[in-house]
Amino acid sequence: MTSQELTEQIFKKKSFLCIGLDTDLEKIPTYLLTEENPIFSFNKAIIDATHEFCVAYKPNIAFYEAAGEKGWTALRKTIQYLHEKHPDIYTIADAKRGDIGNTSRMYAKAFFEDLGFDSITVAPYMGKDSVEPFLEFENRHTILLALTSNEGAFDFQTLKSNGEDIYKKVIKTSRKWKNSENLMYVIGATKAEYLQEIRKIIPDSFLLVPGVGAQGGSLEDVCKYGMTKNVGLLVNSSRKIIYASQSSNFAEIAAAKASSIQALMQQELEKIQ
Ligand SMILES: O=C(O)c1cc(=O)[nH]c(=O)n1[C@@H]1O[C@H](COP(=O)(O)O)[C@@H](O)[C@H]1O
Repeated sequence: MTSQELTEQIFKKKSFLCIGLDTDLEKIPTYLLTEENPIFSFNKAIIDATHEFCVAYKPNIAFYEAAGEKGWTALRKTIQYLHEKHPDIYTIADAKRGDIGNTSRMYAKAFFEDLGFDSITVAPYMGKDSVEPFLEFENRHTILLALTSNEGAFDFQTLKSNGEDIYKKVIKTSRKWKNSENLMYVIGATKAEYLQEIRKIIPDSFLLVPGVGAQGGSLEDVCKYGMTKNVGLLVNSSRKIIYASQSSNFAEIAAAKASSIQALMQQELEKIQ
């Protein structure tokens, strides 16, 4: 999916919500554990109930890898289900990869070609040749970690290098890489006030903004400082939506939670139209 198609979906559905499928066998309703593939059964129920309120799903790959072979099968079944039932929904493999070029090429093939995700999160630490293999794929996005939502973001990302914050250097330098038009950036919702400065460097780029909900980031502040006339935001929430309830009507409750976030997003979108 292109950025323009994603923007069209956002205006059509009046939502820039990304639902994080951080599916943890210890947190899903216990009655699902008797299913052949509990992780997929949970995801399918969540997708069926919430798809009208969001424009993207983001499975975090760690949760699937931790469940071994069944986890990887669940990931494949989930992405296939999305492709078949909801081809207009944008998909993000939250894998946070990045290695020497020869290895990054294989990560890119795994997530873009084999699994068919629209995008993948990538760490910038190893630099240009570790990211460019992902950027080669047409109509696929590489979502580079810039300023993350966690406390540890202050360990390195906000340190100065020649007077400039390292996360800003990451953004500026990455813009010079080949096929940089395929880049998006991760900015944590817990750091919303930084978005004003960030928008001066990348006024038009799409940003993946995780950290509302369980991590306490404010949707209102993210929109205030980060929204562009084309929106330019995908705001992710995982646990607050998918684990809103542990009961047999968990999917319904998740849908109610997603719907309430979508309603707030609709209000924000009305401000720019
Ligand atoms: O790349 C990410 O998605 C990400 C970056 C970041 O800075 N912070 C962050 O929380 N995430 C991911 O976003 C999701 C947030 O989950 P909740 O806190 O449950 O909404 C998790 O899958 C995190 O791994």
